[in-house]
Amino acid sequence: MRSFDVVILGAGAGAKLVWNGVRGRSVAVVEPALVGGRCPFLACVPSKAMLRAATAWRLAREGRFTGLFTGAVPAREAYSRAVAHRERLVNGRDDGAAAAALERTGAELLRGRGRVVRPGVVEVADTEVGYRDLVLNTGSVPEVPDVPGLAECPTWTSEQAMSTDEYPESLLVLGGGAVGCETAYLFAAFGCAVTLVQRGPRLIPREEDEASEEVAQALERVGVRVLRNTTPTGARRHGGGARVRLADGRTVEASRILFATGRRPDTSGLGLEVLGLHPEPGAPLTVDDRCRVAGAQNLWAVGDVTGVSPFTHTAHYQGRVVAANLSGHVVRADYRGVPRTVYTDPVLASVGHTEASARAAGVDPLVAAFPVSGTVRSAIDDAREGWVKLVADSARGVLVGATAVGGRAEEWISEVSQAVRAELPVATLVDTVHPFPTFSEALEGPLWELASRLPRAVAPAAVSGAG
Ligand SMILES: Cc1cc2nc3c(=O)[nH]c(=O)nc-3n(C[C@H](O)[C@H](O)[C@H](O)COP(=O)(O)OP(=O)(O)OC[C@H]3O[C@@H](n4cnc5c(N)ncnc54)[C@H](O)[C@@H]3O)c2cc1C
Ligand SMILES: NC(=O)c1ccc[n+]([C@@H]2O[C@H](COP(=O)([O-])OP(=O)(O)OC[C@H]3O[C@@H](n4cnc5c(N)ncnc54)[C@H](O)[C@@H]3O)[C@@H](O)[C@H]2O)c1
Repeated sequence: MRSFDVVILGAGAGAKLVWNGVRGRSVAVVEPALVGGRCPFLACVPSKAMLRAATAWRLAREGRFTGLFTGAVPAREAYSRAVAHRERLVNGRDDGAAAAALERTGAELLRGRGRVVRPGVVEVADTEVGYRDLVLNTGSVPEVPDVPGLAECPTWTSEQAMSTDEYPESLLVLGGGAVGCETAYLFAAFGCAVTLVQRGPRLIPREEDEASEEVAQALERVGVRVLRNTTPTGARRHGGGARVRLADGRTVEASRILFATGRRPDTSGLGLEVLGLHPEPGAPLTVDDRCRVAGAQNLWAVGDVTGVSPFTHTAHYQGRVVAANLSGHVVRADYRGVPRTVYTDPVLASVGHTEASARAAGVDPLVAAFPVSGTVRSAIDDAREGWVKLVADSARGVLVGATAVGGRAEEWISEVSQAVRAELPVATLVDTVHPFPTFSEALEGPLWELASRLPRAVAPAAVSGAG
C-alpha cells in the first residue's frame, strides 16, 4: 500500500492552499470531479462573469457605458454573449491546467471519491492509500426543498444554472440568500421574468435591515418580483414549465425553478464512523481554531464542510492555517475580519458585526453612516446608489463591523476587515489618507463622526491642528 504524510479529500478552494503551502511532507489529493472544486467552474467565477456581463449590458442599454456590448443588443443575444464570456472564463470546465499545476508542486492527484476504511487508510477507486494526516475539503451540496410535486417540475441547482446556455422565459427562484439574490438579479437583468420567494421578511437576513432593503430594491429595479414571508407548498408540471402554489395562497408559473434555499456540508459517504465520528447528515464538522476536527486524531477540515462562513476566501484562509499547522507551526484562525459579499448592482459588502448583532453580543454600538454618492468618484463613475455604515465598540474605541452598499465596496471593505481583525483604534483609522478620487473616501466621514463621539479618539492630525 502506498502511503503519504498528508492525504486531502477534495481538491476545492481550501485544499489548494494546503498542497501549495505544506512544507517537507508528501501529499496526495483525492478528487472525483474538478481540481479547483466548484468555485472556478460552477459557482463564484461563472456567476460573477454573468453578473458583470448583466451590469455591462444594462449600462450599455442606458447609454452609460459600453464594453462587451456595442450597439443595440437584444436580451437573448446579450445573454448568449454573456454565456460565451462565462464559458471562456471557466475554460469549458476543463481542469487540466489546475491538475498540472497541482502535480508541479510534487503532490500526487488520485482521481476518484475517497472514503476512510480504517484509521490511517482511505480507499480511492478500489485502491487503499495510507495517511498520517487527513484533510477533508469536500464542500457543500444544495438543499432541495421538500415540496410535493417539485420533483416532476423543471428545476435547476445554481450549478446547473451556471453550466447551461438555456434562456428561461420565466424563472422562479426559491430562497433569498446570496445565491437567490445574485441569480435572480442576473436573469432578470437579461430580460427573464423572475419571481423570488423568500420564507422570511428579509432578503440576506443576517445583514443590516437597510442593506437587505437595498438588495430588494436592486432586484425590483431590474424587474424581479420579490415575494416575502411565504414558501412553496405544492408544485406541478404545467405546459413546459411549472405551476407552484405558495403558502399565502398565490400561485406562480415559471418555465424553470431555481433552488437557492441553502447549502449543507457534504460529509456523506466519507466513512467517518470508522474514526468514531457520527455527524448528522447535513451538519458541519466541528473544528477548533487550528481546523482540527473535534473528536478525532490527525483529522483536519477546511471550507464549506466546516460550516464556518462559507465563502471561497474562508476556505483559502483555513487552507493556509492547516498548511502551517501541518508544517510544524501552531497557527490559529480568527474569523472576525472575514468579509461577506453579494454581487448584485449595487454590490453589498460587509464584515464583522451589524448594529443588531453587536448589541446581541453585549457590545454597546456606536454607529455612523455616509452615502457613497458623497464621493467625487461616484459622480465620475455615474454610480448613484450606496452608503457605508460603521459599527464601533464604544467602550474600546475600535471598529467591530461595517456594511457598505455600492461603489465597488467589495474592494475597499478589506480596509475595514483589517481594522476589525487587528482591533485598530478609531483614532488611528481616522488619520488614514485615502487616494482621491476613490469610493474608499466614503469611510472618512463616518470615521470622523465616530472619532468625535468617542472619548480619547481624536486623530493626531486634528490635535496638531494643521492651520
Ligand atoms: C452560485 C454560487 C456563487 C458563489 N459565489 C461566491 C463568491 O462570489 N465568493 C465567495 O467567496 N464564495 C462564493 N460562493 C461560495 C463558494 O463557492 C464556496 O464557499 C466554496 O466553493 C467552498 O469551497 P470548498 O473548497 O469548501 O468546496 P468545493 O469547491 O465544493 O470543493 C469540494 C470538492 O470536494 C470534492 N469531494 C466531495 N466528496 C469527496 C470525496 N469523498 N472524496 C474526494 N473528493 C470529494 C468535490 O468533488 C469538490 O470538488 C458561491 C457559491 C455558489 C453556490
Ligand atoms: N457572493 C458570495 O460570496 C456568495 C454568492 C453565493 C453564495 N455564497 C455562499 O453560498 C452559501 C449558500 O447560499 P444560499 O443563498 O443558497 O443559502 P442561504 O442559507 O444564505 O440562504 C437561503 C435562504 O433561503 C430561504 N429559504 C429556505 N427555505 C426556503 C423555502 N422553502 N422557501 C423560501 N425560502 C426559503 C432562507 O430563509 C434563506 O434566507 C451562502 O452561505 C454564501 O456564503 C456566497
